[in-house]
Amino acid sequence: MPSQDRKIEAYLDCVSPYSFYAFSYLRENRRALGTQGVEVEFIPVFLAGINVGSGNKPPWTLPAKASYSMYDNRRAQKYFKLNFETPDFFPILSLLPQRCLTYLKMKRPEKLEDLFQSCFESLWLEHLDLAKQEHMLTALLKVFNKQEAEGILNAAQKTEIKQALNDVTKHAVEDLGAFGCPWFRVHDGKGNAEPFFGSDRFHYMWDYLNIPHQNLEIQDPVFGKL
Ligand SMILES: N[C@@H](CCC(=O)N[C@@H](CS)C(=O)NCC(=O)O)C(=O)O
Repeated sequence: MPSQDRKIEAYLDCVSPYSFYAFSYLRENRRALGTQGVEVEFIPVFLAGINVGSGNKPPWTLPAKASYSMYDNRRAQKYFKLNFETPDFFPILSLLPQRCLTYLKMKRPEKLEDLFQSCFESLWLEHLDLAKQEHMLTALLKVFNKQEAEGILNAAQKTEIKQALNDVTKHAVEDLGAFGCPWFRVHDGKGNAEPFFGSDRFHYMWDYLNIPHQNLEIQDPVFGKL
């Protein structure tokens, strides 16, 4: 029996600035989405594993994409009202934070969004290399007390959690067709679901969900709306 829920599954990795934009935007719009009966679920995934599994490669490894992406990122930051530079420890390794997030998703889901927020901010705004245990601990301490934070850091490196992150990444690639982040699977509430890629396709998502929106309407200074 297919699910009748209207829902956005958002597969994110904190290493991806476009995941940061999508995360912020969806949280900001959560109430409006709720009034449309649309639930949002955030799911930690491992972007490097998605690249390997799908045969894709990080955009910055292709010179043409790397130079275009400087424009894309600057425009996205203006649009989403975020402002940051790429840290100098690039390329960034996200296995440790994504495992901590996977641990929360499984064991303490009510805290998942707080830690996602902390990881995005720590990495992109404060330039903390979350691949290092001491910096990951700093990100955890914004959400948890010392004892809890150390416990999560430890538990996140257990086989069960490593396997769970591998499994969800494999699911995103093999079942949902993911080739990058942010990746979305959107359920229309009538038993159908479609994939969406990127933080710049929300207007297509709202069309798919039949949600009224005005985002891309051009205002004509003489005649008003087109
Ligand atoms: N146009 C998309 C770009 C998203 C993007 O470049 N995501 C990167 C990770 S930060 C990725 O996975 N890219 C794969 C690809 O472009 O093939 C957006 O604005 O969100």
